[in-house]
Amino acid sequence: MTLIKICGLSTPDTLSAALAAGASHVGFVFFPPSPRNVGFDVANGLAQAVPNGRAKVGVFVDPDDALIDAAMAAARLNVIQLHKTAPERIAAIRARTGRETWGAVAVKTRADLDGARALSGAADRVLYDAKTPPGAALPGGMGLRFDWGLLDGFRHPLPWALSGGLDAGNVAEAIRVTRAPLVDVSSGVESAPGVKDAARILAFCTAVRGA
Ligand SMILES: O=C(O)c1ccccc1NCC(=O)[C@H](O)[C@H](O)COP(=O)(O)O
Repeated sequence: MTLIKICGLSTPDTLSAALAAGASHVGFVFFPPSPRNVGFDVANGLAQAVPNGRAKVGVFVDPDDALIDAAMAAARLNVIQLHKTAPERIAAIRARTGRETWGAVAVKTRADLDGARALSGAADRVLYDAKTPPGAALPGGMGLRFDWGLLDGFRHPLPWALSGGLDAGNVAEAIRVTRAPLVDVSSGVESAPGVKDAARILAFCTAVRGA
């Protein structure tokens, strides 16, 4: 069964839609430039609606310890997802927090997969995400995809997840091509940047189950 992370949730209704549709992981973004950024109070309220057995994932961009601690306290995070964070720092965060920790690897070319090897021993899971353009406001959540064929034959050093430009129309093909054990979506289940859409969330989860 393919696991599903719906990322960038910020309202009770769309969180509820993700849980009802069968998401195994729900993501809360702690990065103020993002249209999906949640404050600690909002994150706290959302987290209370997540039952045991579903993972609450905090998404961060090279965070300091204070931000991680505040977010963990507010949202009782199960997983820490780190973008643009050096492997040594990822390892330190993992050791300090004791939380399951994911390292995002931005992929455009096969050489970018070296970043996954560097996470061996530092993270619990690699999240392959599409590389965003130089100077982009966000390192993820931009609806961009990479060539899934780059993963063909690659020996994954850790458990892994696929993200970047997935939606209800392409996720079954993505799973068929890559055999991803976990898929992660944000823009593909939105009606506008940062605005999650319950119908699209349901369609995405239904497509994953049908894959
Ligand atoms: O989604 C964001 O706004 C975001 C901001 C800063 C760092 C990471 C962010 N998203 C990370 C994710 O896990 C997204 O789900 C992933 O990048 C896929 O996004 P999309 O291509 O929009 O489905």
